[in-house]
Amino acid sequence: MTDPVPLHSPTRQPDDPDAALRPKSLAEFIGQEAARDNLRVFIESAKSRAEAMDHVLFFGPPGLGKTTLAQIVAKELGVGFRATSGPVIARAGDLAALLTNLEPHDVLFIDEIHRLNPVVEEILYPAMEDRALDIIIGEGPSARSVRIDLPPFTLVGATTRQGLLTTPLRDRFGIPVRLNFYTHEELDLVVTRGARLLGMPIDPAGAREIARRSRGTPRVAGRLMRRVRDFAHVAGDGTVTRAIADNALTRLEIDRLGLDAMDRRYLTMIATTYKGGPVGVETLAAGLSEPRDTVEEVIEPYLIQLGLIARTARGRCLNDAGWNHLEMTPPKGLGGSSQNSLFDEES
Ligand SMILES: Nc1ncnc2c1ncn2[C@@H]1O[C@H](COP(=O)(O)OP(=O)(O)OP(=O)(O)O)[C@@H](O)[C@H]1O
Ligand SMILES: [Mg+2]
Repeated sequence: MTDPVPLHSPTRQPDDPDAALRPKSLAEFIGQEAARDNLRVFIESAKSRAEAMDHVLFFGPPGLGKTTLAQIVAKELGVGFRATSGPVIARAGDLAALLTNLEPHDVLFIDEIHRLNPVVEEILYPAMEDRALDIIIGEGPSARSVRIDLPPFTLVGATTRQGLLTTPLRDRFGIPVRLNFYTHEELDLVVTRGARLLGMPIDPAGAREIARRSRGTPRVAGRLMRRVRDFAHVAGDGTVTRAIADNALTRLEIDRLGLDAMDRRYLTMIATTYKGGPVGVETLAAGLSEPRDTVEEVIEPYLIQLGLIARTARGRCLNDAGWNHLEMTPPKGLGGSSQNSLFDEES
């Protein structure tokens, strides 16, 4: 047992085993068409004006390609790429050091930007807006503020929780880009491409089966491919067929919709313990022994996307599709839950 991350979890692993599968150019990047088309325009325009591109914010659930796109942006711009993350920048001085070391037009990538310390965030405002740093030198009565000009640069931020960004920070990104779950057809292309890169023989129906069960997420597709490959070597001649993929994924407890054991525990808890809801997210997180962040960032977005649950002002509710998926019927006295959408918290 060397793998501490559940197989099907879209969260990343420290050693990033799927780095080899990362597309390296916009043309190679599959899906997210609107985002790609827009980025292409902004990149071309910045290049033709020989200016730094405007600041970009990528937001969306884990494993959809935010880090990949950040690297691609730098590559397509033909500039340097420096990466850090919100929780790593502890002090204002750390950020100042990063910013003053940039070459003109470089991309500075800040992952998990919603987790920046507020003191550090304050430094970022003038840096983004005026490309300047306001630094306090000295202490007490002799302290004075000096302004340091920065080279023109592009800040690329990434977050799974756009809602947690402060308004002043969000407003300073000229190019906000939302990443959405991938369609089965797009994931089919991701799997086919990945299989080619991994030298893994797969037939079209096998690729389609993995795509359908990848939770709309390329990172999950990459992970499932590796596991299915192991089964294919043991069970057949190494070629991944639909039957082999289905058998492997079923043994890994990934169901027809691509839900894993945790997703089903979540749904079952709402159905049985809370009679379909509404139930608060804190209560669910405690019941599942998972951090609330994991429930909100990892588990719920895909279940909402599939229409199995609804996030309402009074809590989470199981929709009819959710009851159907569990092959359960709602307790008597509960109307259909389709009216839940009237109470949707998020617009
Ligand atoms: N459009 C794509 N086409 C092919 N593969 C992709 C695509 N997007 C992502 N991937 C694969 O998925 C993996 C995860 O992508 P990435 O690390 O960019 O996700 P992320 O959105 O930054 O996730 P997190 O929120 O956890 O940081 C990549 O290593 C790459 O192999
Ligand atoms: Mg990332």
